[in-house]
Amino acid sequence: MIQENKNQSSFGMIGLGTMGSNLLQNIADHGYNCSGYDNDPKKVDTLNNLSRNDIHAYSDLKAFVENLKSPKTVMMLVPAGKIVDAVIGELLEVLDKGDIIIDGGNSHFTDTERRFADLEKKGYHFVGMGVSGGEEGARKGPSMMPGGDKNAYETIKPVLEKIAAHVNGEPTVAYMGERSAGHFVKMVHNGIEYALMQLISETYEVMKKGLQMDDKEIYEVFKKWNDGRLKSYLIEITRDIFAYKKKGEDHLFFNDIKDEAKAKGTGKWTSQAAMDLTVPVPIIDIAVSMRDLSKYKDLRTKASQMYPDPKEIKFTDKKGEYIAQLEEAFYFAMVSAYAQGMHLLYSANEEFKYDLNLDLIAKIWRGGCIIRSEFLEDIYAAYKKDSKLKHLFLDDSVHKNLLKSISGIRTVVSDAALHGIAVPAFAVALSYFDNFRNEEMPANLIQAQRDFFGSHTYELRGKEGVFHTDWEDGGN
Ligand SMILES: NC(=O)C1=CN([C@@H]2O[C@H](COP(=O)(O)OP(=O)(O)OC[C@H]3O[C@@H](n4cnc5c(N)ncnc54)[C@H](OP(=O)(O)O)[C@@H]3O)[C@@H](O)[C@H]2O)C=CC1
Ligand SMILES: O=C(CO)[C@H](O)[C@H](O)COP(=O)(O)O
Repeated sequence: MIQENKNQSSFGMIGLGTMGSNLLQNIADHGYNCSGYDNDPKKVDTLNNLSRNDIHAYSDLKAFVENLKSPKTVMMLVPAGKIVDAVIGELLEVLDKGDIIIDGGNSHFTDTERRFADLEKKGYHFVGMGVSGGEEGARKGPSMMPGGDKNAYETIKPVLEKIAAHVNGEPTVAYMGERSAGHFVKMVHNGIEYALMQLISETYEVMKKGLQMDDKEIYEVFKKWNDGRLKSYLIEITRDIFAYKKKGEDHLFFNDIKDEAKAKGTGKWTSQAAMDLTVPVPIIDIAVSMRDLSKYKDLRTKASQMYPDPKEIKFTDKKGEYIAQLEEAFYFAMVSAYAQGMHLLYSANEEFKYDLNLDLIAKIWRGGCIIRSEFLEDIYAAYKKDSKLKHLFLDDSVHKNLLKSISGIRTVVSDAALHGIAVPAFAVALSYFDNFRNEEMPANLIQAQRDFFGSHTYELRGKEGVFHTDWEDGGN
């Protein structure tokens, strides 16, 4: 339990950028004396200029550490990668064995795995913790996914529970599991984030081109959806983006933004990890690929002249009625995005022995984080009912709701295909589902082909063993 001491700080933060500065102020707001350190003197000045007597920022690492109460607790919120290793290296020069180091950034889980083992060997307590909620979340209440040293988590738990967002009076933070579990869970959170953002952008494309709706009408749809079962942080901010005009301008500001999406990499890591674990997460894969395709503006511009739109891109004149189908389609694909992410967590847990609780993950994602949504209540209920649920599609309540939404997604995907409008995340959500419910996939043909050209062998129905055929002997 961290004790207060008037002269020394209970909590230290390294990296006083967007996340670090806001999280530190949040911690101080809850009654803890805090210290901050950054190698950028401007960030140090900005924090000191707040003139809070419960926050002291330093440009000197030694002075920063000396002002911390022992055993010392230091969190890093610096860019992921080599910088984290460099900061840990510097910290080991000034910390004592038994001190706690928390990495709150978006570190790759394999880096966290290595750092955890190394620091444990050296006698330091290491917590790899995903933090979500962006700038506002860090300041007012994020969702946090700590993993690693359980005793260290118990020490910092009272602080984390105070600064987290709260849903029904409960904090959106919990110990995720062993070693790199916290950063694995955060990575999958971000993969789902990519998928949901891609789905929302495709929904916009359908409304704009397929239904020829104007920005005001599209705003009204997102507004309405945010009052219903699609209520979520990402729909809410999309609604607000559809209302945002710069002072003195008459058009929506986001229309001035280039159509080239950037990425820091957590979505790609999710797809890579899923492929390594042989878990299909195609809706996340396609979201990553579409951000990548968006960067090829010159190729897209040339191709748009070579391959014009079909004669009629408008789906229907009855846009009011169509929006109900689009809502069903969105619901269906959104469920698929969460289901694929949860499936990945289920399998990673088996493989990496993290000791994850999927119900607890859904519980702490209900508030504070970027993918918080009304639907997370259903996910939480499903895993609470059956903590060993292998796939969300198999839950009774999800099953009932998916059945009611299939017609909407089939309509939207087929209309989009006929009218030349790209909805790859919707399409992949539907095809994933159609194969998930397909007892007889055509994978036997793939096995035959592999054996034909590479003698890779195959297994037979109803017969034990592994077989090879000389396909060129003509058969009978
Ligand atoms: N922004 C967001 O919404 C979210 C970010 N994250 C993750 O949190 C981490 C921090 O992100 P964010 O706050 O946005 O990043 P910022 O770039 O805003 O802040 C990072 C700060 O760390 C400082 N820094 C870099 N190297 C060192 C060093 N060796 N010693 C001390 N300070 C250093 C930087 O200074 P300088 O500028 O001089 O390099 C900067 O002030 C990242 O891993 C990010 O992926 C997680 C959730 C949400
Ligand atoms: O972690 C986050 C939210 O939870 C970050 O905002 C996320 O890193 C943004 O990712 P990208 O820059 O790849 O879109």
